Amino acid sequence: MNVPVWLIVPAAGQGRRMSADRPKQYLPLAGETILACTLARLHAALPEAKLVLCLDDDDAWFAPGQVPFTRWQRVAGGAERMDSVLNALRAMPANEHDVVLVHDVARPCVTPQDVRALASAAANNADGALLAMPVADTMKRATSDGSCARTEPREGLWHALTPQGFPYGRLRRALEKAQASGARVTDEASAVEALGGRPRLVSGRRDNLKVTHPDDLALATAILAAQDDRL
Ligand SMILES: Nc1ccn([C@@H]2O[C@H](COP(=O)(O)OP(=O)(O)OP(=O)(O)O)[C@@H](O)[C@H]2O)c(=O)n1
Ligand SMILES: C[C@](O)(CO)[C@H](O)COP(=O)(O)O
Repeated sequence: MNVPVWLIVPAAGQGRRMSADRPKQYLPLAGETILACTLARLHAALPEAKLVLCLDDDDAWFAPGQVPFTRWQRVAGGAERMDSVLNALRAMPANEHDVVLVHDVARPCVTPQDVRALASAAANNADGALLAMPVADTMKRATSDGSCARTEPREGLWHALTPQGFPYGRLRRALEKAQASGARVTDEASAVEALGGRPRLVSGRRDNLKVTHPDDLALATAILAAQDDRL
């Protein structure tokens, strides 16, 4: 890749659904923390990338020793994930066409192969790209009392994963506009789509789990152990 590549890692969440004694990115996983595992995967994929790490101002758990990148900076998190990412975009000295990949700290099982595939797709698409996974189950629409209202067609439906990657200028304008309009987008692709963009779907691995609920820790542990045999 001959354009500079940046990595933004939003890690300023509180992990409320995890209900732990600390933000979930600092919970132990495979002998490290979740944050260290995630950064290690990204570093294995793109060791020369510049990292921008979004951390809560009151974060008492972070230790710089968990960052394997040579070039990195810390920025303050915002109220929502999109605000954290926007803080990073505003703080980093990037150029219009630099490639920016955004990856949740809460996805420690991403493989270096998937990160590199996504980086390559992002570098070759003006509207960017995201890792995603086709929906494999029958989809139900629920009634308000928890019964089935109907079965929704699954054709063309994908789960959005991270990383998601875009040219710097395109992503920044999209998120600035979303924030100014009060829209609460849960991923970067949504903001680009709102401006008429069509980010490319890059088929990613099913085991790129977002650690969200307590049960996910055991799953992530098993996934990392299984992957270690094959990476
Ligand atoms: N204000 C916020 C909120 C979330 N995130 C990050 O966005 C990613 C995806 O968010 P999620 O999984 O929802 O994490 P939390 O917000 O920590 O979890 P919860 O919603 O359960 O509190 C995580 O890497 C999280 O650290 C962030 O940087 N800034
Ligand atoms: C960006 C994301 O990981 C894509 O699946 C997701 O939208 C972020 O998680 P959240 O639970 O919606 O904050």
